[in-house]
Amino acid sequence: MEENKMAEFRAEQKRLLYTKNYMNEVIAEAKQNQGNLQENMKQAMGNADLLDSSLSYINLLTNSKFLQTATTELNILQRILNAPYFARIDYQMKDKKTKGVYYIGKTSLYEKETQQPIIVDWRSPIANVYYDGRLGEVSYEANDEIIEGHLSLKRQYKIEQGKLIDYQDIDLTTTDELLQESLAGKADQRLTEIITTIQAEQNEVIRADLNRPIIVQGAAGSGKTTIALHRISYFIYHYAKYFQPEQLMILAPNHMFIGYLADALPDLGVEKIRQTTYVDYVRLCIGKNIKMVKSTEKLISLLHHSLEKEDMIKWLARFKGSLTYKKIIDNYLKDICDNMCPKEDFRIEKFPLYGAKKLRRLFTTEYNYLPLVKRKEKIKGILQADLKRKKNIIFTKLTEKYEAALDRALQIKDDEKRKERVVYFLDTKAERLDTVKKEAASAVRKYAAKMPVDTLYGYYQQLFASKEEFKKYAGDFLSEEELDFMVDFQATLLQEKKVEIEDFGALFYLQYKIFGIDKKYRAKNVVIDEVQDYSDFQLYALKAGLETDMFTLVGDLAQGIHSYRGLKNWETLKNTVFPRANYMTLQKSYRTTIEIMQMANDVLALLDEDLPKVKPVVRHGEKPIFYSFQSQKDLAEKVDARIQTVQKEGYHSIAVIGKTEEECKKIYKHLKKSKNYEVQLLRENEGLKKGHVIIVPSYLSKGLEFDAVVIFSLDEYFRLEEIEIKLLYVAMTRPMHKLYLFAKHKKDLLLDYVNKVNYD
Ligand SMILES: Nc1ncnc2c1ncn2[C@@H]1O[C@H](COP(=O)(O)OP(=O)(O)OP(=O)(O)O)[C@@H](O)[C@H]1O
Repeated sequence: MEENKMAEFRAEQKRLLYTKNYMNEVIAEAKQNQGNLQENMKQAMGNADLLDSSLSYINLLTNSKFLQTATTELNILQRILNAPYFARIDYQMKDKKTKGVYYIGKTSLYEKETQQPIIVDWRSPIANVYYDGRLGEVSYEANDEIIEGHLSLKRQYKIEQGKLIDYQDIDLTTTDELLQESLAGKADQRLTEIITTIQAEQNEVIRADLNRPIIVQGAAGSGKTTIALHRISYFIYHYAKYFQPEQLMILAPNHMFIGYLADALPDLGVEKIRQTTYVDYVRLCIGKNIKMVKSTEKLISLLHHSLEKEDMIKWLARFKGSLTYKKIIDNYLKDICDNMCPKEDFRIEKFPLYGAKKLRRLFTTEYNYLPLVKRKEKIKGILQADLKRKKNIIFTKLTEKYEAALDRALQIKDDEKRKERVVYFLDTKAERLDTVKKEAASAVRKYAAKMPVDTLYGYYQQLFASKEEFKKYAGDFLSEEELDFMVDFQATLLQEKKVEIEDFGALFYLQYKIFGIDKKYRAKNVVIDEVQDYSDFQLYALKAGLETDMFTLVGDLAQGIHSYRGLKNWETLKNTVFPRANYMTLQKSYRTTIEIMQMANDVLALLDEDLPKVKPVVRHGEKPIFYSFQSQKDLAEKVDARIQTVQKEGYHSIAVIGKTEEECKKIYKHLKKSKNYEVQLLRENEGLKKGHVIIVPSYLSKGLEFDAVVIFSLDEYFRLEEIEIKLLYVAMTRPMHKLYLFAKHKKDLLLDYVNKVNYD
């Protein structure tokens, strides 16, 4: 090391030591505080039985809140002690005389006395300069103010086990070596967090206006999943006062993915967020007893071309996700509303208490911000209160009326007649009072019964009860043939007591409009990964039901393997569903090598849609290699040999991808006998087993990544059709380092269309 750098290195070592010592002091103090707080809580609990218990209770709450905060802070500090920061910037603000030196880490730490930052959080405004700024004049925004200044140094550190190993200064010419190093790592050594190497285009997405929704079209491996999670972390940092992490929600495509997310990002402070799949979430909201067809079933049938009327089935899947279907549901909702709406006066005995017109106005106008069933509850409440108030008045009125009549009767001269009238009035009075009493007890219940409510499933089934019925709502939008097909299809499905994922848009929407979405399930901010698999209607319904448009939507149309039911483009989302949204693109892929991306790009180009080519970050590797084989046994032996070689090279995260589960089972039969490694045949909703070679159908590999990937075609080849091209593209973009292709003929993997220079 040259002398200058030596001196600088020592200075940095000193700084690191100072930071660690300070952190240790803070940690010791925090532990002491934690102890005191626990002691206080014990005392408060002891006092809880005493007379001033409300005070003790408040004491208890305050202490427990402090304890929670102290514990979280302590945990973070302890976790980062081994690497308190990862970068430094030297930045001189325009109106300040001295240069500020800022060390950037996962959390912030201040010197108590001076309040000078020892570490600044990567999510703080000034840290933006590190991600966004080149050396020279740069500005950043804090509290709606633009702060201008000069960035003279950007330095990255390699700190391991609390020791400074190296540092590197970034200037205009250095390519980001740390990024290169991080991407070149193998899956088991790769940095799971990317805060050190977040790139400017990714930073823009993370920090884009937090008060607006965002839609991100990002290429395979562009960091969509990772960036979406960092955006939440950024959101939590800035809105910690207003939002609890529990009010945020991440919707992942399947359970396996949730495990994968949790593993990948332990330190972002996003663990408490609700993480679930779309299917699970919708079922939670609409009731779990509704059975559903497996969400991959249709895709598999389409791949096998085993469906009768395939075109119509695809049409219907798409139609059920459209906003036109929403219009039909809206028409239907009008009838449901009319049916539930009060029709008669509310009366007790002969007394009208509440006019039908007034009640109808309440139901349709005053309470129209509420779901129908909630409106009905409100009406019931009103009637109940009204009845309570007026019941005694009715009693008094009746009593007075009959007392007066009795008085008059008593004046009658004729004995016989007088007796008869008195008895008559006494009886009638008793009878009427009795009727009032009886009716009052059940009047509201009886009235409510005339505002009928079905189950969600019942309503949905009723929509397709007959073609005539459905035509009433859908006639303006569908041809006779389409109407016939839809009613037949839906009626059969619903008779089996099932629904498809394509129905979830309509069901969630109906649930929201009729019954409401339970408050405890209503997230305030939602992140959706793989959003290309959702339909416009599903997203519209989520937005409506959650009563917020604060969504972060990330996806890739090129990976839209469910495009028969998902998104074909972003237009409707951008223009109609989320008109306030920022739209951004991530074009660069960080996952894979240039060589692998070139081959994947050739496959992508086979699609009719005009999708932009993915730009890989400059990182070279071995070209993909094609192998042919003769028989199933031959294939298995060759793949087994490949796996072993790759493992010897030090790569331990390996996937074998076949088109469908059936294909995968065939190779699994052979590979599971291997004594050199364990294999897992991955099924929907299973988690990945660590250290296993994963055999996975192409459609389940989406979102995953591996060091090396083997794609094979044994009995099932990839056709030159949209979904199949996308499946192959998804499979090809899974590896970080190595890609091997096995087929009897090149054309089985569409390699006839791939430039020959792009593989060996
Ligand atoms: N700035 C970065 N620095 C280091 N690694 C990065 C960076 N951005 C992305 N990566 C890495 O690139 C890989 C791909 O990221 P991620 O899985 O988030 O991409 P994706 O866009 O969701 O991919 P796909 O659509 O194919 O599922 C991951 O290994 C991630 O850690």
